[in-house]
Amino acid sequence: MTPQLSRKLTTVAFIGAGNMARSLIVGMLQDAGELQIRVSDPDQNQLDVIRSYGSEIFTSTDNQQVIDGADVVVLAVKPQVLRSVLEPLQTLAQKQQPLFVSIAAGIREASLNTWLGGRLPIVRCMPNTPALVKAGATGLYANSQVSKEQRSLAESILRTVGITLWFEDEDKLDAVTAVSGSGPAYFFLVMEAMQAAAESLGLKPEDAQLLVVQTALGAARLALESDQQPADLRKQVTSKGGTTEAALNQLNTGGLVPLFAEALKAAEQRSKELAQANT
Ligand SMILES: NC(=O)C1=CN([C@@H]2O[C@H](COP(=O)(O)OP(=O)(O)OC[C@H]3O[C@@H](n4cnc5c(N)ncnc54)[C@H](O)[C@@H]3O)[C@@H](O)[C@H]2O)C=CC1
Ligand SMILES: O=C(O)[C@@H]1CCC=N1
Repeated sequence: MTPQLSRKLTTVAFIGAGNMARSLIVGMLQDAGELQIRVSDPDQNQLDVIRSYGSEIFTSTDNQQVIDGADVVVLAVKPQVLRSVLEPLQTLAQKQQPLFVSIAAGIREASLNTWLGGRLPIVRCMPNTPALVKAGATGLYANSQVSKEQRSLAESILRTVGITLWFEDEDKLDAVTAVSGSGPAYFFLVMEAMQAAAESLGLKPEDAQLLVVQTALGAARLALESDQQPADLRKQVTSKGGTTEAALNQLNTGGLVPLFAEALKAAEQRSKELAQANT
């Protein structure tokens, strides 16, 4: 059964008001009737952007102030600063025991729990920026302190911005980060490259952009809604001796497929390195 947000007002505090927090908050706001959102960040400019989304959002430069009394605390700062952010929150965290939801790449639940004083319920998740348009994909992992209700709560929050998938093995989140966390950037790069190529073929920039982006959307929707595999859908576009074959031959000669394998391996490896460097 799909978890629903409870009718009770749930207070969700974000620590960090950067790109990913914004994507989540904008996506979640349509369900704001059931969520009270608070955000902290030392950078007032970042908070001003958040305030522009809605005056009902409470903002502060003081992390303690936003987590005080919160049901859920979303950790949305860079992995490298998490330790220095969490250690000063230890006393309040131990006293109030909210559910912590970390979106930081790599950083293991055991490290987060050590910095927070130990034995706290923590969900690690890896969302992505399409959350901004409610088309996100999030992988989640819960430690053994997380109750069934808290698991449902974390899932229901992330489901407001897209699909969710649970993983029982924490290490799998490194692969999820490589695939869907970083993944939007790969598709944007492909769009940029196709757009530049289209312009070099003589199309106007705005025409090139519209054709490329609509084609990306159409291909993604078709792959999602069809019961066929992407490989079959590709074959249906590719006429023998035709234009698509001519293009795909170039991409294969350039090593696109093994290059993607290498790219995702590098992202997964970087996620593991971030974990090791921040224990
Ligand atoms: N950008 C993305 O596509 C994704 C990012 N993530 C994760 O989300 C986290 C945040 O990434 P971004 O939003 O891209 O970074 P960002 O740099 O855009 O945002 C980080 C924010 O944290 C704030 N900050 C710094 N020190 C702070 C402190 N002591 N207390 C409170 N706030 C503080 C900064 O002022 C900044 O606004 C990272 O851990 C990253 O691994 C996860 C999934 C996707
Ligand atoms: O590049 C990064 O490290 C973060 C995590 C996934 C997407 N952005």
